[in-house]
Amino acid sequence: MSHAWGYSAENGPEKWVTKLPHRRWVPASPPSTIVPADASYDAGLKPLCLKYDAKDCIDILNNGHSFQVTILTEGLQTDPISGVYRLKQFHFHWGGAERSWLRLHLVHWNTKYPSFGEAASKSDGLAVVGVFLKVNRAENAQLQKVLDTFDAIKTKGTQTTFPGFDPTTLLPGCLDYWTYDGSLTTPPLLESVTWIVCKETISVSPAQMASFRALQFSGAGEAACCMVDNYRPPQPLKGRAVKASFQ
Ligand SMILES: NS(=O)(=O)c1ccc2c(c1)[C@H]1CCC[C@H]1[C@@H](c1ccc(O)cc1Cl)N2
Ligand SMILES: [Zn+2]
Repeated sequence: MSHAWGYSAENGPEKWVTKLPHRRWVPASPPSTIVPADASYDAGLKPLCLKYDAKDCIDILNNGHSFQVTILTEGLQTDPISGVYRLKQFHFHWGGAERSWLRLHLVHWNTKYPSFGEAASKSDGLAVVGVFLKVNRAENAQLQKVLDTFDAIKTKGTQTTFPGFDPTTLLPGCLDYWTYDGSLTTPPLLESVTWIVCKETISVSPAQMASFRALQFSGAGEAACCMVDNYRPPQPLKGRAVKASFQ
């Protein structure tokens, strides 16, 4: 998939499926907002267990669609997925002006496969932990460490080192979750994701939200294009089962 995709009218979500080799509707994520009543409690789901080691934190990069923090650590071990999943990177999506919101995605790959690339094409290859953030008041000092790098990654292709960061510090206190099978939310829209979405949200301040929106899709020397609404609108569940780890 060339990197011609983006979030404008010309190359945004409405155009993505037409550019994919299989050109068919992809049961992608996120589904329409998860309606708790549509989820069924599954007593077999174990608590979400996330363990990362901050010492392998690598860097933070503006990739022109969002920013991503690459970390090489042992990662997720939990049901609904069995086995060990390694954290590959985490990134955010954000949207809205008045009723602003953000999503944190922690992307893991199943270490039963030799590499991320190999895992990304397998139905049990990826697990993405999603956390909803709402704009209210700043409550997470660790998140501010991420935002403090934004001056160094304002434009597409810029990056800076980001050592010693532990992504678990961004998680809500309660790790109750919903889980469903889906796909990546951006091209290549691979249908290889077990989504694990936390019920509890964390909040950011309006000033912090403004910092996200001051990042740019555009590269240095290009016409500045603020990084806003870098998300795929909710997709129909189309009969996919959503299970809940809580009653
Ligand atoms: N919103 S999300 O969490 O659903 C999401 C969506 C798309 C992609 C990613 C995360 C990340 C995960 C690591 C690689 C990267 C990426 C990708 C790029 C190039 C590739 O050849 C493959 C991949 Cl998967 N694409
Ligand atoms: Zn994402």
